[in-house]
Amino acid sequence: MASKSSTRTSPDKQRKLLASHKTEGNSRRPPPLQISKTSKSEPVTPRELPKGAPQVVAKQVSVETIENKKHSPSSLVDKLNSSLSLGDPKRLPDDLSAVVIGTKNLPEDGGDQEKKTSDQGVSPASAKVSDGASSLAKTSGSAKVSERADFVESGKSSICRGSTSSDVSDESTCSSLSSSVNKPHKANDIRWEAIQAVRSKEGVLNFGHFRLLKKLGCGDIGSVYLSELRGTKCYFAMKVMDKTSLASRKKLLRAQTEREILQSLDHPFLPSLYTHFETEKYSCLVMEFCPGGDLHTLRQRQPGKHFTEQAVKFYVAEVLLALEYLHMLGIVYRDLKPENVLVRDDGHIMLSDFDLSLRCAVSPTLVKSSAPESELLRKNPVYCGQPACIEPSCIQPSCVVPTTCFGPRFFSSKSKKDRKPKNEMGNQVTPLPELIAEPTNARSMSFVGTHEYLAPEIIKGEGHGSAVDWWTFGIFLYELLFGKTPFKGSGNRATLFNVVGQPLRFPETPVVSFSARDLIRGLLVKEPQHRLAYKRGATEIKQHPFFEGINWALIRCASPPEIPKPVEFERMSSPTVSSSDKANGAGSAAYPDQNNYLEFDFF
Ligand SMILES: Nc1ncnc2c1ncn2[C@@H]1O[C@H](COP(=O)(O)OP(=O)(O)OP(=O)(O)O)[C@@H](O)[C@H]1O
Repeated sequence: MASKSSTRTSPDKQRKLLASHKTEGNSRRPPPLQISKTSKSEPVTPRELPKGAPQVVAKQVSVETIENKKHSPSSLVDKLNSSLSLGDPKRLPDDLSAVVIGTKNLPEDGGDQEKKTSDQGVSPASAKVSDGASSLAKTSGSAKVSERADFVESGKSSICRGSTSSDVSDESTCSSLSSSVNKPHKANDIRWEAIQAVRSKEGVLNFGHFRLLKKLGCGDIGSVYLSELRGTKCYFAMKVMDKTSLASRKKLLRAQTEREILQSLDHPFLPSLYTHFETEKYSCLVMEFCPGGDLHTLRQRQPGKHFTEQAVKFYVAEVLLALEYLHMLGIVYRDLKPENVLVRDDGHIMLSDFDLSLRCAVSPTLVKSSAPESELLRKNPVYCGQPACIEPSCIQPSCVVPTTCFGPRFFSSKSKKDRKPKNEMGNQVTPLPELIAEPTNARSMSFVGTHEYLAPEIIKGEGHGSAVDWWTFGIFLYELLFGKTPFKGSGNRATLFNVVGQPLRFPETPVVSFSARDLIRGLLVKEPQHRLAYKRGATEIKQHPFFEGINWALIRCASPPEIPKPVEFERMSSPTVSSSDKANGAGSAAYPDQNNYLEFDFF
């Protein structure tokens, strides 16, 4: 799979790698934004909007700090730190003291970030709101913008359903509590069993139990390594975060948000957090490894740099289920883009990267809506009565109400035109319920996301909720189909203006079905309240004709468009990787010395 950076590189090589990785030349998008504070900055005011753009009076959310998730190559390169040989697991935590993760040496005050504010044309503000890590704070001398009451500050308490931290955290003394009880999808997972076996034998897991094989990439808050649970041939992606660096860059809360969200997940298209442990210096998340790379990279390899409509249908359907599940847990994802959709070894997808997510309260509701009078029923919802069964694609026997909760198709509650004729509905006599899992009351004032994917309401500073995920879903669908995003401008600022003011247009080629374009049109409605899925979330989208024929309940048994080549883990850990292998990238992570050590950089 494509990694964002590599191991064992000289500072020079590292510099090139970094530069190529971060620039458009490598067709990587600029990093996502997170504005977490407010003060003075350039507003997106009506007079600045392009001709013909709607005259928007932005709610004055000002910006003091823009947290770019990844820093510029130049700032990073100059801060490159020493690499380290890892070998004796017992020594690891101490040895790592010489290593810096993240951008520890960057200015802590966000000085360079302040500069970016004006580049990005963000509204000024008089309030400070942060919720990438879901924090909320007052601003001195300025108005206070508060989140809605149902918003839960992350890092303080999680309202997510699912497993508790004791399931996966080895910080806790309750490691023996871990089981797949709260993660039914893990019941037959050998990696889960391997972790449990070590736990029950040794108590707590730590660095020493893992062998790092290859650097898979690095993000703003840590680096991700392919690692093996020693002696098990079970492989994981381990995200290693330097706690001091996180603290100095005020990103502890973001890291905590990500960890808490990961802990709460148990879904086929979302990451499994197998364990989490802390050393004095590091916080480590052990997750499922996806060898297929991300959809951004995969798209570049397609003819015409876009997927076929059939492939797109598969990927977006899986992403839709993942988003639906997140919304049911009260998590607004906010960072959907192909780079964050990883491909598993079986070709199915895994949505990753939760540090920009927003958490809020939600009550998934099962509504009997098959009758045409679904509007009436929506006003008088019929509850499922099985609050534990909130998994839309649940086909596990452990799901106690599978037949009543989730049929393979829902009835359409859309217009007559979109509805199937009665005879095509088969013999569904009993009304099928509709699951409404939309945290419609979620509200955030943060400016987070990736320019080309930012929803208009985020740019305008109007406050946003779960509908931003349906906007990004529309952009995502567009990009996979057409090989580009719809509102990209000559620069970030132009892109933001286009998102707010330019109408949606489709290129003539590639030729894309009417239903695909219709779905995109429904999703890329600038006013969130008129956007498809605004009220009933994923349920509305699933019923769109674009997804005709999709068996939602069994999609994870469907054949993926592409299955990644098997990874030769053994070869990676082999001490005898040839230099030519290394030159062409194969086994580049293997450390060819007798100790099987892996040298790697944290930055
Ligand atoms: N489970 C995984 N399997 C395979 N590769 C992964 C996995 N998780 C992350 N990666 C790789 O590591 C890279 C860094 O991931 P990470 O989540 O730390 O950063 P990011 O996606 O850039 O986001 P952020 O900056 O918010 O941390 C990813 O871009 C991806 O290529």
